[in-house]
Amino acid sequence: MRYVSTRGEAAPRSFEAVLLAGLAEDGGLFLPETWPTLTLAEWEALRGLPYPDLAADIIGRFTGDTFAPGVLLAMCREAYAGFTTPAVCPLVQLDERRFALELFHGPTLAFKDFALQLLGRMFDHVLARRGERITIVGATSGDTGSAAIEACRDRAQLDIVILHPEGRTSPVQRRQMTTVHSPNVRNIAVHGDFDTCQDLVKAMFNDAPFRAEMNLSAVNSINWARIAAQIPYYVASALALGAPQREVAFSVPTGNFGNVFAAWAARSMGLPISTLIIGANRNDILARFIGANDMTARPVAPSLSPSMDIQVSSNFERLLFELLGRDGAKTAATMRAFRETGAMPVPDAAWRAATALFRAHAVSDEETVAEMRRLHDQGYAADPHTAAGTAASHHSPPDDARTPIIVAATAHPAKFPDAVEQATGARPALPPHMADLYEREERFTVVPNDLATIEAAVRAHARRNM
Ligand SMILES: Cc1ncc(COP(=O)(O)O)c(C=O)c1O
Ligand SMILES: N[C@@H](CCOP(=O)(O)O)C(=O)O
Repeated sequence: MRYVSTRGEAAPRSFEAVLLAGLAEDGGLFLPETWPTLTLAEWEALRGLPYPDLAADIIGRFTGDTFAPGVLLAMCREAYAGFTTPAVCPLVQLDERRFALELFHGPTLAFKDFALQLLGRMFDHVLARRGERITIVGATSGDTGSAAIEACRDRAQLDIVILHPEGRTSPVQRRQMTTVHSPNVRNIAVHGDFDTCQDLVKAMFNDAPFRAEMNLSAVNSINWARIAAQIPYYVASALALGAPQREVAFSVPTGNFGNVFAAWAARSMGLPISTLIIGANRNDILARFIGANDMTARPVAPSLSPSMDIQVSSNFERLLFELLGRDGAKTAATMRAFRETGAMPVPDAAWRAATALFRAHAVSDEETVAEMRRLHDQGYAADPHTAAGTAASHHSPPDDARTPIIVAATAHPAKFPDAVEQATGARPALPPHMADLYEREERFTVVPNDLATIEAAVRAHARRNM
């Protein structure tokens, strides 16, 4: 299994190289050269497997010879042993055709734990074998940061620096990051929004001397390993509802487009997915794209679902590459035009191909609150992101009324107590392992949106631990 860059200029390479590189040197994102597909019998054989075993089978189709036999399975078993439910990602029926796929039973209460609990272990394994050390830089709108820090804290062969937008995450999300005082962890609050943080991370990767000096790596979904580790829960839930004999649809609360792209990848492997519904918030660029081929970035606006407060969705580039017939030069030119003008010129045929599969709805804060309240009254506690997913599934369901809709329940309501209280009148309790979160000391520095300042902070952090 080799990987190519969406911008066509970086040399193809192995899973191990992609895991460590994060972003390609030509600025593109890595994708498998071809999609592995499963036979009917292979899908059938996965049904009913314990989640870690199923995950190891699916992820193992992407890892080539990076891990010796049995190593990936052992890592998956260890990674998911810390989840609080034996099902790991239980399906909860919401109504006749809708199911919540609960992805928030990991240590930091969001779907990010699925990939990051595994990536922490993959990094350790590969770096120990190579005798190398890396510096991870990541951007977060709230959940990636805490999951990455939890997965990477105190690991001997890496340092991690997470940029979050000052004042734009929920207090619980911020505290989950800033109260971790491990020597290899550093938190930086940036003046700006998530897009600012993500731009800074990409700028560090595109600064070749700095990238080489720091041996940079990524934990955001620009890193293909993140996407690979998010595919198995789509497979597990679809099989549980009758795939491969029956089609299913997914509704996915969407920001950086990584999670819904993992569903797209599962479909490319042959999983019968009829429809992918994008639940956005007031940051509606993806809904405008699906509705009217209008991919124009606007300033990021804060919302009740802060993790989705994103306008420039990194992983859209992966879909674009596929829609453009895997033409790296065309993808690079389109991304360049987007950066220069703020509007992405997607050819009409490519847009039409996207609309055959994707639906999208931008869910306002008012709709989010109403949906959380409606679900609460029916006995289901949803966080604001999950509510955006269920609301979008009601607004834009698949045509065939017999198709079950699986909504990705991406975070635990306790991460967003203010929004939950606004919707239901009650504040959710933090789980026992986080009960003293508000008493823990916070440590982070606030810096301006300035690449040189941030590179200096990353360098100082990494040097301290060398
Ligand atoms: C709780 C939650 N829901 C939804 C999303 C959006 O997911 P993605 O960025 O993969 O589109 C995020 C952020 O990634 C999140 O943290
Ligand atoms: N919503 C995310 C934003 C980053 O997304 P990623 O999947 O690319 O890491 C967050 O919570 O940080």
